[in-house]
Amino acid sequence: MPFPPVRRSQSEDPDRDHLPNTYISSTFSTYKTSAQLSLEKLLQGPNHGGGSTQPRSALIPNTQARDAKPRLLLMGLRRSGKSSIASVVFHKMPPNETLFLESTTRIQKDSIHSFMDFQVWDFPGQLEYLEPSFDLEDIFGSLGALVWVIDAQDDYLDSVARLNRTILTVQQYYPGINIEVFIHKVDGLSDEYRTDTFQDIVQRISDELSDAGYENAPVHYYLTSIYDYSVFEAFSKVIQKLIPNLSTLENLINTLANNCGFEKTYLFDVLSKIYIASDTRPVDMACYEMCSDYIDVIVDISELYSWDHPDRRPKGEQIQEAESHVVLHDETMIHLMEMNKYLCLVSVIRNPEAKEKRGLIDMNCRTFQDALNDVFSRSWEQEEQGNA
Ligand SMILES: Nc1nc2c(ncn2[C@@H]2O[C@H](COP(=O)(O)OP(=O)(O)OP(=O)(O)O)[C@@H](O)[C@H]2O)c(=O)[nH]1
Repeated sequence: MPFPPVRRSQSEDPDRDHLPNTYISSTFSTYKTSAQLSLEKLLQGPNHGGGSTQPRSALIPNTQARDAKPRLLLMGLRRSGKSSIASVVFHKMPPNETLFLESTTRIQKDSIHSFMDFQVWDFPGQLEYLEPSFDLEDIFGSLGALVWVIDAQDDYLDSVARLNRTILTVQQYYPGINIEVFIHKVDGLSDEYRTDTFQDIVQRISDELSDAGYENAPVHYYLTSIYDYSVFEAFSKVIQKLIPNLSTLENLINTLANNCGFEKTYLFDVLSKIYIASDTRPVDMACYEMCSDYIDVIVDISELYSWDHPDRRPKGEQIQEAESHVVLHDETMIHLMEMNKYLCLVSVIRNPEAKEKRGLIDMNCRTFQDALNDVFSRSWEQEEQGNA
Protein backbone atom coordinates (compact mmCIF):
# COMPACT_ATOMS: atom_id res chain seq x y z
CA MET A 1 0.00 0.00 0.00
CA PRO A 2 1.57 3.32 -0.99
CA PHE A 3 1.98 5.98 1.67
CA PRO A 4 -0.82 8.48 1.53
CA PRO A 5 -0.11 12.16 0.94
CA VAL A 6 1.11 14.37 3.75
CA ARG A 7 -1.32 16.61 5.44
CA ARG A 8 -1.14 18.53 8.66
CA SER A 9 -3.87 20.82 9.73
CA GLN A 10 -3.56 23.43 12.41
CA SER A 11 -7.18 24.34 12.09
CA GLU A 12 -9.01 26.14 14.83
CA ASP A 13 -11.99 23.95 14.07
CA PRO A 14 -11.61 20.80 16.15
CA ASP A 15 -13.82 18.80 13.85
CA ARG A 16 -11.42 19.27 11.00
CA ASP A 17 -8.56 17.87 12.98
CA HIS A 18 -7.68 14.28 13.50
CA LEU A 19 -5.60 12.08 15.68
CA PRO A 20 -2.77 10.08 14.36
CA ASN A 21 -3.88 6.96 12.60
CA THR A 22 -1.03 4.59 12.67
CA TYR A 23 -0.36 1.33 10.99
CA ILE A 24 3.28 0.62 11.26
CA SER A 25 3.84 -3.04 11.40
CA SER A 26 4.92 -5.70 9.05
CA THR A 27 2.20 -4.63 6.66
CA PHE A 28 1.81 -0.94 6.12
CA SER A 29 1.53 2.49 7.67
CA THR A 30 -1.20 5.03 7.59
CA TYR A 31 -1.01 7.76 10.10
CA LYS A 32 -2.55 11.12 10.37
CA THR A 33 -2.02 13.84 12.87
CA SER A 34 -2.93 17.44 13.35
CA ALA A 35 -3.86 19.85 16.06
CA GLN A 36 -6.53 18.00 17.93
CA LEU A 37 -6.25 20.46 20.69
CA SER A 38 -7.38 23.63 19.11
CA LEU A 39 -6.14 26.33 21.39
CA GLU A 40 -7.82 29.64 21.47
CA LYS A 41 -5.84 32.35 23.11
CA LEU A 42 -8.14 34.87 24.60
CA LEU A 43 -6.39 37.85 25.98
CA GLN A 44 -8.78 39.45 28.32
CA GLY A 45 -8.90 42.79 29.96
CA PRO A 46 -6.27 45.41 30.51
CA ASN A 47 -2.94 44.90 32.25
CA HIS A 48 -3.47 44.77 35.98
CA GLY A 49 -0.61 45.32 38.31
CA GLY A 50 -0.74 44.39 41.96
CA GLY A 51 -3.41 46.17 43.95
CA SER A 52 -5.53 46.99 40.95
CA THR A 53 -8.90 48.40 41.77
CA GLN A 54 -10.37 48.10 38.29
CA PRO A 55 -13.82 46.57 38.32
CA ARG A 56 -13.62 42.82 37.83
CA SER A 57 -15.80 42.95 34.75
CA ALA A 58 -13.02 44.75 32.92
CA LEU A 59 -10.72 41.84 33.54
CA ILE A 60 -12.98 38.85 33.41
CA PRO A 61 -16.01 39.25 31.22
CA ASN A 62 -19.10 37.37 32.15
CA THR A 63 -18.80 34.36 29.88
CA GLN A 64 -20.50 31.74 31.99
CA ALA A 65 -22.24 29.98 29.14
CA ARG A 66 -19.13 29.59 27.01
CA ASP A 67 -16.89 28.80 29.96
CA ALA A 68 -18.99 26.09 31.55
CA LYS A 69 -16.18 23.56 31.08
CA PRO A 70 -13.86 22.35 33.82
CA ARG A 71 -11.24 24.97 34.34
CA LEU A 72 -7.64 24.62 35.37
CA LEU A 73 -6.25 27.77 36.94
CA LEU A 74 -2.49 28.21 36.77
CA MET A 75 -1.49 30.50 39.61
CA GLY A 76 1.66 31.44 41.48
CA LEU A 77 4.12 34.27 41.84
CA ARG A 78 5.76 36.00 38.88
CA ARG A 79 8.31 33.99 36.91
CA SER A 80 7.43 30.81 38.76
CA GLY A 81 6.95 29.01 35.44
CA LYS A 82 3.18 29.02 34.81
CA SER A 83 3.25 30.07 31.17
CA SER A 84 6.15 27.73 30.52
CA ILE A 85 4.17 24.78 31.84
CA ALA A 86 1.11 25.67 29.74
CA SER A 87 3.26 26.20 26.64
CA VAL A 88 5.26 22.98 27.02
CA VAL A 89 2.31 20.75 27.87
CA PHE A 90 -0.42 22.17 25.64
CA HIS A 91 1.48 23.97 22.88
CA LYS A 92 4.39 21.60 22.43
CA MET A 93 6.91 24.36 23.00
CA PRO A 94 10.46 23.05 23.46
CA PRO A 95 11.48 23.76 27.09
CA ASN A 96 14.49 25.87 26.12
CA GLU A 97 12.28 28.31 24.25
CA THR A 98 10.43 29.21 27.43
CA LEU A 99 13.48 31.30 28.32
CA PHE A 100 12.12 33.86 25.87
CA LEU A 101 8.56 33.95 27.20
CA GLU A 102 7.50 37.37 28.32
CA SER A 103 5.80 37.94 31.62
CA THR A 104 2.05 37.39 31.41
CA THR A 105 0.17 40.62 31.88
CA ARG A 106 -3.42 39.47 31.41
CA ILE A 107 -5.31 36.33 32.21
CA GLN A 108 -4.64 34.06 29.30
CA LYS A 109 -7.31 31.51 28.50
CA ASP A 110 -6.78 28.40 26.43
CA SER A 111 -9.72 26.29 25.41
CA ILE A 112 -8.60 22.71 25.05
CA HIS A 113 -10.76 20.62 22.76
CA SER A 114 -9.91 17.02 23.27
CA PHE A 115 -11.50 13.83 24.61
CA MET A 116 -12.89 16.25 27.18
CA ASP A 117 -13.19 19.98 26.71
CA PHE A 118 -11.58 22.06 29.40
CA GLN A 119 -9.92 25.41 29.86
CA VAL A 120 -6.53 26.46 31.12
CA TRP A 121 -6.31 29.94 32.59
CA ASP A 122 -2.81 31.32 33.04
CA PHE A 123 -2.84 34.07 35.65
CA PRO A 124 -0.32 36.89 35.74
CA GLY A 125 1.81 36.42 38.86
CA GLN A 126 1.08 39.91 40.09
CA LEU A 127 -2.70 39.72 39.85
CA GLU A 128 -4.41 40.31 43.21
CA TYR A 129 -7.44 38.16 42.54
CA LEU A 130 -8.42 37.94 46.21
CA GLU A 131 -9.16 41.65 46.31
CA PRO A 132 -12.81 42.58 46.63
CA SER A 133 -12.74 44.08 43.14
CA PHE A 134 -12.60 40.54 41.70
CA ASP A 135 -15.60 38.28 41.62
CA LEU A 136 -14.48 34.96 43.08
CA GLU A 137 -17.38 33.22 41.37
CA ASP A 138 -16.01 34.23 37.98
CA ILE A 139 -12.62 32.79 38.80
CA PHE A 140 -13.36 29.72 40.89
CA GLY A 141 -17.00 29.09 40.03
CA SER A 142 -16.52 26.40 37.40
CA LEU A 143 -15.46 23.11 38.96
CA GLY A 144 -11.90 22.14 38.18
CA ALA A 145 -8.49 22.46 39.71
CA LEU A 146 -6.24 25.19 40.97
CA VAL A 147 -2.64 24.52 40.00
CA TRP A 148 -0.30 26.57 42.16
CA VAL A 149 3.25 26.82 40.83
CA ILE A 150 6.08 27.42 43.31
CA ASP A 151 9.57 28.20 42.03
CA ALA A 152 11.65 25.81 44.14
CA GLN A 153 14.87 27.49 43.01
CA ASP A 154 13.80 30.77 44.53
CA ASP A 155 12.81 31.89 48.02
CA TYR A 156 9.37 30.33 48.25
CA LEU A 157 8.07 31.76 51.55
CA ASP A 158 6.03 34.51 49.86
CA SER A 159 4.57 32.04 47.44
CA VAL A 160 3.59 29.64 50.21
CA ALA A 161 2.02 32.47 52.23
CA ARG A 162 -0.01 33.59 49.24
CA LEU A 163 -1.02 30.04 48.44
CA ASN A 164 -2.20 29.56 52.02
CA ARG A 165 -4.37 32.67 51.76
CA THR A 166 -5.79 31.40 48.48
CA ILE A 167 -6.50 27.90 49.82
CA LEU A 168 -8.30 29.29 52.86
CA THR A 169 -10.52 31.44 50.64
CA VAL A 170 -11.18 28.69 48.13
CA GLN A 171 -11.89 26.12 50.85
CA GLN A 172 -14.42 28.45 52.40
CA TYR A 173 -16.49 28.95 49.27
CA TYR A 174 -15.49 26.16 46.85
CA PRO A 175 -14.38 23.16 48.90
CA GLY A 176 -14.74 20.86 45.90
CA ILE A 177 -11.86 22.41 43.95
CA ASN A 178 -8.70 20.32 43.87
CA ILE A 179 -5.62 22.27 44.86
CA GLU A 180 -2.56 20.98 43.03
CA VAL A 181 0.78 22.35 44.14
CA PHE A 182 3.59 22.10 41.61
CA ILE A 183 6.92 22.46 43.37
CA HIS A 184 8.53 23.51 40.15
CA LYS A 185 11.97 23.93 38.54
CA VAL A 186 13.34 21.04 40.58
CA ASP A 187 15.74 20.23 37.74
CA GLY A 188 18.22 22.64 39.30
CA LEU A 189 18.12 21.00 42.75
CA SER A 190 20.10 18.14 44.21
CA ASP A 191 18.08 15.09 45.29
CA GLU A 192 18.57 15.90 48.94
CA TYR A 193 17.63 19.56 48.62
CA ARG A 194 14.66 18.59 46.51
CA THR A 195 13.31 16.30 49.23
CA ASP A 196 13.93 18.90 51.95
CA THR A 197 12.18 21.59 49.94
CA PHE A 198 9.23 19.30 49.28
CA GLN A 199 8.84 18.40 52.93
CA ASP A 200 9.23 21.98 54.08
CA ILE A 201 6.57 23.27 51.70
CA VAL A 202 4.13 20.46 52.55
CA GLN A 203 4.69 21.10 56.25
CA ARG A 204 4.11 24.85 56.00
CA ILE A 205 0.89 24.41 54.08
CA SER A 206 -0.48 21.58 56.23
CA ASP A 207 0.29 23.49 59.43
CA GLU A 208 -1.53 26.57 58.19
CA LEU A 209 -4.51 24.54 57.04
CA SER A 210 -4.82 22.55 60.23
CA ASP A 211 -4.53 25.75 62.30
CA ALA A 212 -7.49 27.04 60.30
CA GLY A 213 -9.41 23.81 60.92
CA TYR A 214 -9.00 22.17 57.51
CA GLU A 215 -7.53 18.76 58.22
CA ASN A 216 -8.42 17.03 54.98
CA ALA A 217 -8.27 19.80 52.39
CA PRO A 218 -7.83 18.35 48.88
CA VAL A 219 -4.25 19.56 48.41
CA HIS A 220 -1.80 17.45 46.40
CA TYR A 221 1.89 18.02 45.76
CA TYR A 222 4.12 17.26 42.79
CA LEU A 223 7.78 17.84 42.03
CA THR A 224 7.89 19.18 38.49
CA SER A 225 10.17 20.48 35.81
CA ILE A 226 9.60 21.30 32.17
CA TYR A 227 12.96 19.71 31.37
CA ASP A 228 11.75 16.17 31.98
CA TYR A 229 8.47 14.26 31.96
CA SER A 230 7.51 15.17 35.50
CA VAL A 231 5.28 18.04 34.42
CA PHE A 232 3.37 15.77 32.01
CA GLU A 233 3.01 13.17 34.72
CA ALA A 234 1.74 15.80 37.16
CA PHE A 235 -0.71 17.24 34.64
CA SER A 236 -1.92 13.72 33.89
CA LYS A 237 -2.84 13.28 37.54
CA VAL A 238 -4.53 16.68 37.62
CA ILE A 239 -6.63 15.99 34.55
CA GLN A 240 -7.52 12.47 35.67
CA LYS A 241 -9.31 13.88 38.68
CA LEU A 242 -11.65 15.73 36.33
CA ILE A 243 -12.66 12.62 34.39
CA PRO A 244 -15.97 11.30 35.66
CA ASN A 245 -15.45 7.80 34.23
CA LEU A 246 -11.91 7.32 35.47
CA SER A 247 -12.57 4.22 37.55
CA THR A 248 -14.41 2.57 34.66
CA LEU A 249 -11.50 3.36 32.35
CA GLU A 250 -9.00 1.99 34.86
CA ASN A 251 -11.02 -1.19 35.31
CA LEU A 252 -11.13 -1.69 31.56
CA ILE A 253 -7.39 -1.09 31.21
CA ASN A 254 -6.65 -3.43 34.12
CA THR A 255 -8.70 -6.18 32.53
CA LEU A 256 -6.93 -5.71 29.22
CA ALA A 257 -3.46 -5.54 30.79
CA ASN A 258 -4.04 -8.64 32.91
CA ASN A 259 -5.43 -10.67 30.04
CA CYS A 260 -2.64 -9.73 27.64
CA GLY A 261 0.22 -9.76 30.14
CA PHE A 262 1.04 -6.08 29.61
CA GLU A 263 3.57 -4.67 32.02
CA LYS A 264 2.08 -1.20 31.85
CA THR A 265 -0.64 0.40 29.73
CA TYR A 266 -1.40 4.06 29.26
CA LEU A 267 -4.31 5.76 27.58
CA PHE A 268 -2.76 8.91 26.16
CA ASP A 269 -4.17 12.13 24.87
CA VAL A 270 -2.07 12.20 21.73
CA LEU A 271 -1.35 15.85 21.29
CA SER A 272 -0.51 16.86 24.84
CA LYS A 273 0.87 13.40 25.74
CA ILE A 274 -0.72 13.52 29.13
CA TYR A 275 -2.22 10.16 30.02
CA ILE A 276 -5.82 10.18 31.05
CA ALA A 277 -5.82 6.70 32.56
CA SER A 278 -3.53 3.74 33.08
CA ASP A 279 -3.67 0.36 34.73
CA THR A 280 -3.33 0.52 38.48
CA ARG A 281 0.20 -0.88 38.65
CA PRO A 282 2.68 1.69 39.94
CA VAL A 283 3.81 4.23 37.36
CA ASP A 284 7.34 3.63 36.22
CA MET A 285 8.82 6.86 34.85
CA ALA A 286 11.14 5.07 32.42
CA CYS A 287 8.19 3.17 31.02
CA TYR A 288 6.12 6.33 30.74
CA GLU A 289 8.95 8.13 28.95
CA MET A 290 9.35 5.26 26.51
CA CYS A 291 5.64 5.28 25.66
CA SER A 292 5.57 9.03 25.39
CA ASP A 293 8.62 9.04 23.09
CA TYR A 294 7.05 6.35 20.97
CA ILE A 295 4.04 8.57 20.36
CA ASP A 296 6.46 11.25 19.13
CA VAL A 297 8.06 8.80 16.72
CA ILE A 298 4.69 7.79 15.37
CA VAL A 299 3.48 11.36 15.14
CA ASP A 300 6.63 12.36 13.25
CA ILE A 301 6.23 9.54 10.79
CA SER A 302 2.58 10.25 10.40
CA GLU A 303 3.29 13.85 9.60
CA LEU A 304 5.40 12.67 6.73
CA TYR A 305 3.05 9.99 5.49
CA SER A 306 -0.42 10.92 6.61
CA TRP A 307 -3.73 11.32 5.02
CA ASP A 308 -7.16 12.55 5.99
CA HIS A 309 -9.45 9.66 6.49
CA PRO A 310 -12.94 10.74 5.42
CA ASP A 311 -14.59 8.69 8.18
CA ARG A 312 -12.58 9.88 11.16
CA ARG A 313 -14.79 10.62 14.06
CA PRO A 314 -14.11 11.98 17.52
CA LYS A 315 -16.61 9.75 19.29
CA GLY A 316 -18.73 6.67 18.88
CA GLU A 317 -17.82 3.66 16.82
CA GLN A 318 -14.43 3.86 15.12
CA ILE A 319 -13.08 2.28 12.01
CA GLN A 320 -10.20 -0.12 12.52
CA GLU A 321 -7.00 1.22 11.16
CA ALA A 322 -4.43 2.54 13.57
CA GLU A 323 -1.79 0.40 15.14
CA SER A 324 1.92 0.18 15.54
CA HIS A 325 4.45 -1.84 17.48
CA VAL A 326 8.16 -2.07 17.89
CA VAL A 327 10.35 -4.70 19.56
CA LEU A 328 13.38 -3.27 21.34
CA HIS A 329 16.83 -4.82 21.77
CA ASP A 330 15.85 -6.40 25.11
CA GLU A 331 12.75 -8.01 23.57
CA THR A 332 10.45 -5.42 25.15
CA MET A 333 7.57 -4.66 22.85
CA ILE A 334 5.81 -1.29 22.72
CA HIS A 335 2.38 -1.56 21.24
CA LEU A 336 0.36 1.48 20.20
CA MET A 337 -3.20 1.55 19.01
CA GLU A 338 -5.36 4.50 18.13
CA MET A 339 -8.60 4.47 20.06
CA ASN A 340 -10.45 7.45 18.64
CA LYS A 341 -9.78 10.89 17.29
CA TYR A 342 -8.03 12.02 20.47
CA LEU A 343 -6.77 9.01 22.35
CA CYS A 344 -4.33 6.20 21.83
CA LEU A 345 -3.44 3.21 23.94
CA VAL A 346 0.24 2.47 24.47
CA SER A 347 1.35 -0.72 26.21
CA VAL A 348 4.70 -2.12 27.26
CA ILE A 349 5.05 -5.88 27.01
CA ARG A 350 8.13 -7.60 28.38
CA ASN A 351 7.17 -11.13 27.38
CA PRO A 352 9.37 -12.19 24.43
CA GLU A 353 6.57 -14.42 23.16
CA ALA A 354 4.36 -11.40 22.62
CA LYS A 355 5.52 -10.84 19.07
CA GLU A 356 4.08 -14.23 18.08
CA LYS A 357 0.76 -13.32 19.67
CA ARG A 358 0.25 -9.98 18.01
CA GLY A 359 -3.03 -11.01 16.46
CA LEU A 360 -4.42 -11.81 19.88
CA ILE A 361 -3.12 -8.57 21.37
CA ASP A 362 -4.69 -6.58 18.54
CA MET A 363 -7.99 -8.34 18.98
CA ASN A 364 -8.07 -7.61 22.71
CA CYS A 365 -7.15 -3.98 22.11
CA ARG A 366 -9.98 -3.69 19.58
CA THR A 367 -12.39 -5.07 22.15
CA PHE A 368 -11.06 -2.51 24.61
CA GLN A 369 -11.50 0.19 21.97
CA ASP A 370 -15.16 -0.73 21.55
CA ALA A 371 -15.72 -0.64 25.31
CA LEU A 372 -13.88 2.66 25.64
CA ASN A 373 -15.86 4.34 22.93
CA ASP A 374 -19.01 2.97 24.45
CA VAL A 375 -18.09 4.63 27.75
CA PHE A 376 -17.36 7.93 26.07
CA SER A 377 -20.43 7.77 23.84
CA ARG A 378 -22.58 7.37 26.92
CA SER A 379 -21.12 10.38 28.66
CA TRP A 380 -21.44 12.39 25.47
CA GLU A 381 -25.04 11.29 25.13
CA GLN A 382 -25.70 12.33 28.72
CA GLU A 383 -24.07 15.67 28.01
CA GLU A 384 -26.21 16.19 24.94
CA GLN A 385 -29.36 15.23 26.83
CA GLY A 386 -28.35 17.61 29.62
CA ASN A 387 -27.92 20.42 27.12
CA ALA A 388 -31.22 19.68 25.38
N1 LIG B 1 15.14 25.57 35.33
C1 LIG B 1 13.86 25.70 35.03
N2 LIG B 1 13.38 26.89 34.56
C2 LIG B 1 12.06 26.98 34.27
C3 LIG B 1 11.17 25.89 34.41
N3 LIG B 1 9.93 26.30 34.06
C4 LIG B 1 10.04 27.58 33.69
N4 LIG B 1 11.32 28.01 33.80
C5 LIG B 1 11.84 29.33 33.48
O1 LIG B 1 11.26 30.27 34.37
C6 LIG B 1 11.16 31.55 33.72
C7 LIG B 1 9.80 32.15 33.96
O2 LIG B 1 8.83 31.34 33.34
P1 LIG B 1 7.37 31.86 32.96
O3 LIG B 1 6.65 30.68 32.43
O4 LIG B 1 7.41 33.06 32.11
O5 LIG B 1 6.80 32.26 34.38
P2 LIG B 1 5.35 32.78 34.74
O6 LIG B 1 5.00 32.16 36.04
O7 LIG B 1 4.40 32.56 33.64
O8 LIG B 1 5.63 34.32 34.95
P3 LIG B 1 4.59 35.55 34.89
O9 LIG B 1 4.00 35.52 33.54
O10 LIG B 1 5.46 36.73 35.14
O11 LIG B 1 3.59 35.34 35.98
C8 LIG B 1 11.47 31.29 32.25
O12 LIG B 1 12.77 31.76 31.99
C9 LIG B 1 11.44 29.78 32.09
O13 LIG B 1 12.35 29.29 31.12
C10 LIG B 1 11.72 24.64 34.91
O14 LIG B 1 11.04 23.62 35.08
N5 LIG B 1 13.04 24.62 35.19
